[in-house]
Amino acid sequence: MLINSITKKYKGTVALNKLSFNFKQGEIVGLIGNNGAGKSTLMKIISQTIQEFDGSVKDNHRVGYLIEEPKLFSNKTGLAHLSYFSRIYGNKFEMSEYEQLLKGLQLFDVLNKKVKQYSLGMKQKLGIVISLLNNPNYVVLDEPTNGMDIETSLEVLEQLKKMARERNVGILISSHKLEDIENVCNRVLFLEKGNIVDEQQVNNQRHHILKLVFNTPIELAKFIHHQEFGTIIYSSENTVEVETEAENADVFQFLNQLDIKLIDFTTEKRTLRNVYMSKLGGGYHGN
Ligand SMILES: Nc1ncnc2c1ncn2[C@@H]1O[C@H](COP(=O)(O)OP(=O)(O)OP(=O)(O)O)[C@@H](O)[C@H]1O
Repeated sequence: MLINSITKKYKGTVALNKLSFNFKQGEIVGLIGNNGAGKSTLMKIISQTIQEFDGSVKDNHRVGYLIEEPKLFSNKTGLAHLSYFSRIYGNKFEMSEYEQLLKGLQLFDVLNKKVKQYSLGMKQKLGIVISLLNNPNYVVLDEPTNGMDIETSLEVLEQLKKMARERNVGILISSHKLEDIENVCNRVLFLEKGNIVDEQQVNNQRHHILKLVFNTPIELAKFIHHQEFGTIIYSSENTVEVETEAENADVFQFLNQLDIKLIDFTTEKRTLRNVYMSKLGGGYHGN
């Protein structure tokens, strides 16, 4: 799908500002940003819920979506919803196609219960299944794990990975739960004030940041001059931060060879949360 220079204004507010990116079927892309950054607006444009905007979106004719809360009927059963929405899409609901997914989401056994008996998490999960009834090429999900406990979130994320892999569905997912995004996405887009300000691949869990505190600036300079572990991302008079994949033991061996003794050594995993905090920093109030 090709999203090309989209601008969306609501009266005085610019919600999206010449935003462009593309994503492929089978790929899972995360969308993160502070409140008001434009995530929902972008998803509504992709899913054609909003049709008035400048710019263009190519290849978005078969898009499933769950944006905000799913629109459900409290007196109908889960199964009735699946039949109803399938009919809207001009299909007949085939249980065999969805049984594995429904079982994976722990919904299969409650399909004959009325939705008013469902928890928020169950409703969200039903909304996700409904978003798939059109056999979409792409799905956009706005905070799909909202209101779910950790176990349920993991269940959903596992099913999303499976969907992307087995049905070749491209998924765009927004969340304030950075760990969820990190768990499921191949790529993350950072949205700020209606534009993408950065993009990260989420495929290398081995990266971490070493923080080394030296006795003297001379030892620090010696380390910087000789090190080939990774990228120096910060240095001051006696402190260096290196982004690296190296094992701690190798670093210590190297320091011994140079005859350098440290005052302090810490290592921090390069999580999406850390990246996010350094990119978008202060305004983040996610959980
Ligand atoms: N219907 C609307 N009318 C007027 N302004 C709107 C409307 N919808 C969104 N906006 C404004 O557009 C901007 C982007 O909003 P949007 O809901 O897309 O952000 P978001 O990143 O999804 O935020 P959140 O994380 O809070 O859901 C905000 O400034 C918002 O106030």
